[in-house]
Amino acid sequence: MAKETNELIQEGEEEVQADIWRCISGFTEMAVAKCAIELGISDFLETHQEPVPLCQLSSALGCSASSLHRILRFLINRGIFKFVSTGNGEMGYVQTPVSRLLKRDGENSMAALVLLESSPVMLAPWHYLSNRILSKENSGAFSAAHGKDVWEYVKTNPEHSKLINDAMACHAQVTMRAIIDNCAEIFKGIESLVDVGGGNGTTLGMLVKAFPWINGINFDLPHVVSVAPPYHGVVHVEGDMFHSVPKAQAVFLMWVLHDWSDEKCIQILKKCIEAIPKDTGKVIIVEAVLDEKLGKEKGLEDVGLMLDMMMLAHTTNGKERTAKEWAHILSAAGFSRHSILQTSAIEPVILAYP
Ligand SMILES: C[S@@+](CC[C@H](N)C(=O)[O-])C[C@H]1O[C@@H](n2cnc3c(N)ncnc32)[C@H](O)[C@@H]1O
Ligand SMILES: COc1ccc(-c2cc(=O)c3c(O)c(O)c(O)cc3o2)cc1
Repeated sequence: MAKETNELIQEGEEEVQADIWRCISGFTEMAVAKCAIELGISDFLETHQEPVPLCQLSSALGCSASSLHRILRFLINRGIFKFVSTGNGEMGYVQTPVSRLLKRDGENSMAALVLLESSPVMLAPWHYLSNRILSKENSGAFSAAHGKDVWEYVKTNPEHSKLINDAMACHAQVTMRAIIDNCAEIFKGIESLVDVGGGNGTTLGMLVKAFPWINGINFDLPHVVSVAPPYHGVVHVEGDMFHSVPKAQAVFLMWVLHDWSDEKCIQILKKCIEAIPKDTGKVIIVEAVLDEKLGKEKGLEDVGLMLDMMMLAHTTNGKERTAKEWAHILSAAGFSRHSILQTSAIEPVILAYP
C-alpha cells in the first residue's frame, strides 16, 4: 500500500517537473521559431507540393544538415512542422497550419510579431521586471534597460521602429480582416475616420478598401508617418495625440490605450472627444478586455494575460484592462455610454459615445 502511494507521489512529481521544464524552456520555443523564420524554412516548404527531404532542404537553405535536422525535430515535437513519407521510401518535411504563420510575408503571417518579441531590444527589459515592481519610481522595465521609454527609443532607432511597425501591421491585418468580415455595421455612415496611433496605415488602408465611402486620416508621430507607404483614400498626418487629434466623424484606436496609464488614457480620450461631433460621433477601440475571474482564462483568452505581461515589460505604465477598468476610464474621459462587442478577432471592439 505504502509503495503504491509512493509511486503515485513520484508520478505527480514527474508531471510537476515536466511543468517546470516547460517553464524553463519557454524561451527556447520562441528562439527556435525565430531561427526557422530567419532560415526561411516555411517559405521554402510552401513552394513545394511534395514533402522535402533533409538533404534537399539544407542545400536549398545553405545550412548544416545536422543542425537543421535538430531544429526541425524540436519544432515537429511542438507540432509546428511535420515529417512524413515522400512515397518513395524517403521521409520529408511539410507545413502545418501553424508553420504557415511563420512565413516571412504573406497573408496571416505572424513572423513579424515573433521577430519583434525575440529582438534583443525587447528581450532586455524582461531582465528588469522585478526591478520595475520593486522600484518606487514609475520608470518601467524598458527604460531601466534602455535609458528611455520605447516611444523615445524608436525616434533615434529606425531599425527598431520598423520592427515595431511591421509587427503592428501584422497584427492589424489579422484583426482587421475579422472585424471587416463580422462587424461591417460599425463603419456604416462614417465619412471620415481618424486612426489615432495608426502606425504605418495598414488598418486604414484595409478599412478604406472594404468601405470606400470612408476618408481615412492616419495619425501618428512624425518618425512613423514619414516612412508610411501611401494608401488610396488615406492621408497621413503627423502629430501628438496628447496635444490634439485631427477632426473626423469617428476615431479608431487599436493597441494604443494599453500602452498607457489610466491618467494618460483619459488625456488621449478627451482629445478624441474634442475631435468628433458631440451628437453623432463615436470612438472605436480595439483592445483586450480581461476576465475579472482568475483562472478562467484558457487558450486564446489567455492572450490578454500574455499581452499584459508584454505591457509590463515594454511600456512604462501600460496594462490590459477588465470591463470595469474600461468603464472607469471611459466615463472619466467624458463618454456618456459604451458597449463591448465580441468579434471573431482575438480582441473585442469597444464602442464609446460622447
Ligand atoms: C502599439 S502601436 C499600435 C499601432 C496601430 N494602432 C496598430 O494597431 O497596428 C502604438 C502606436 O502609437 C503611436 N504613438 C505613440 N505615442 C504617440 C503620440 N504621442 N501621438 C501619436 N501617436 C503615438 C506609436 O508611434 C505607434 O505607432
Ligand atoms: C502574438 O505575438 C505577439 C503579440 C504582441 C506583441 C507585442 C509586443 C510589444 O512589444 C508590444 C508593444 O510594445 C506595444 O506597445 C503594443 O501596443 C503591442 C505590443 O505587442 C508581440 C508578439
